[in-house]
Amino acid sequence: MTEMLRDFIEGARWFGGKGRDFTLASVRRVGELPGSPDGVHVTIELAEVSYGADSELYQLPLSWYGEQQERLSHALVGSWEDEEFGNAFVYDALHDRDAMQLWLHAFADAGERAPEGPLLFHRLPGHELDLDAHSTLFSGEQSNSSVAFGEDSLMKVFRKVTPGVNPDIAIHEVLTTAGSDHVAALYGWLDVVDEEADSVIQLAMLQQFLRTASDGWELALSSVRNLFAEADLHADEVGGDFAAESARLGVALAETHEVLAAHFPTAVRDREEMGRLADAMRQRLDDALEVVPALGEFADKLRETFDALGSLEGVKVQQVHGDLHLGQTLRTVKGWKLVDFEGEPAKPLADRLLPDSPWRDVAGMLRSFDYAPQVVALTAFATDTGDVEFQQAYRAAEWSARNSTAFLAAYAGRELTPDERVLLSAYVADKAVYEAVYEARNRPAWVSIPLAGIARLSAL
Ligand SMILES: Nc1ncnc2c1ncn2[C@@H]1O[C@H](COP(=O)(O)OP(=O)(O)O)[C@@H](O)[C@H]1O
Ligand SMILES: O=P(O)(O)O[C@H]1O[C@H](CO)[C@@H](O[C@H]2O[C@H](CO)[C@@H](O)[C@H](O)[C@H]2O)[C@H](O)[C@H]1O
Repeated sequence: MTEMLRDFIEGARWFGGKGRDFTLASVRRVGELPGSPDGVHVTIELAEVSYGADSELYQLPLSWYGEQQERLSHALVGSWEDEEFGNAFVYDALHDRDAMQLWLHAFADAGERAPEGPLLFHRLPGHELDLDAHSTLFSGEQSNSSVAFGEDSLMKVFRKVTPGVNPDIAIHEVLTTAGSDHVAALYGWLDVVDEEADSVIQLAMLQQFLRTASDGWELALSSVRNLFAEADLHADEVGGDFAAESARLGVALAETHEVLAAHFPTAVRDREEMGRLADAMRQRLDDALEVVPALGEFADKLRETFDALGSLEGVKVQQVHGDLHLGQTLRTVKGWKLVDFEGEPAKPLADRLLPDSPWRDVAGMLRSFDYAPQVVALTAFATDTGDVEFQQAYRAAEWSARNSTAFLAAYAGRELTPDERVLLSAYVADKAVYEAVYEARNRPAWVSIPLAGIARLSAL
């Protein structure tokens, strides 16, 4: 059994430990969905993956059947003898429409009858779920698993889970209750009281399915392709100009920050705290230099940027998105929506709900406006030396400047103060350093994108 579950975890696209040696230290059943027909069980198990020094907890929703299920052959985890259920064929429940119906009904019944067992389904009022909708598992490259129920609702099942509050749920709840236009409304969420961890673990959230959504990153790439197709025209002259969308994104982020500031704790950072933040950025740079030695050329200039940050005081902090880029935005007929408020994946969950500077989110978007044209240029117009041809490099810089300016002007609605400029530059630099490491590890052909961005910052 352990072997089969281990293989299943290792092969899953949401598994974050790919390439690392691991053992499956334990698997514990934390709950069973109510309402299964006789002889069928839908459970949630938590698997502890151990890497020796550290470990991670992964959520596995499983369907258990006495008989083999032809319709689920693509989702078979294995077949073994279970202490509670006897001999069973075990399937990944997220592929199982019958199992997903149980989840949907459990959300619909939340609050209407007393919870059975340790699984606690919660609902927010205001939307009647379509209980006839069929489930479809999203197939994208995701760190969690998302299941759409027709075009009515979307359930995100968190795969790597940690005891305590999940920021994605907490932030969606606040923004939904406040009536924000810039997120998919939260319909409900699932908690489990895990005795072993002696804490609540948040397992899943159900939200509005954004039927008319287009991915912001893909839209930006299309706009850039349009520009490159018209070699003689400037960014403001081509049909696919994105600047008005960038400005709308700026407004959406400003309004989101405003609601978050009103509903989550805020604070003001003194000089000592800013010094510690600058130290952390300098440390990240030192670590990054080990992975990407090419950063060395810019290290002095980057340290100057972080020094300037360390000498600020009286800096306002609040709840932010934490990992914002164009890939976390969706354009619907009703405007832009921001998704995935889980925060920076590398940070422990508890830290992600701590107040932070809103300029971190602004910086994430500015880096993304730099990325989009570079990605198209690198893919379509790279020379033998790996550089981008002059004309396209020029156009790329123009697209980036035009959209960054439109976004920033709409976000702030005024000139930035000198302190805000220092903050923004430091967060942009820190994000680019993070990206250099991310690309070196995940997409080495793209490491030149953050490096070129850092070169431009250093030239200022
Ligand atoms: N409410 C929604 N309606 C429709 N599609 C959505 C919705 N929320 C997210 N998506 C799509 O699902 C993808 C994954 O969502 P995300 O929250 O980023 O998951 P993950 O945490 O696994 O990265 C997004 O890139 C987006 O395209
Ligand atoms: O998967 P996450 O959303 O947590 O984000 C990580 O992966 C992103 C790439 O998918 C990475 O973003 C970088 O590449 C984007 C283009 O693919 C670009 O828009 C971003 O500006 C750039 O930072 C992100 O940094 C990383 O945390």
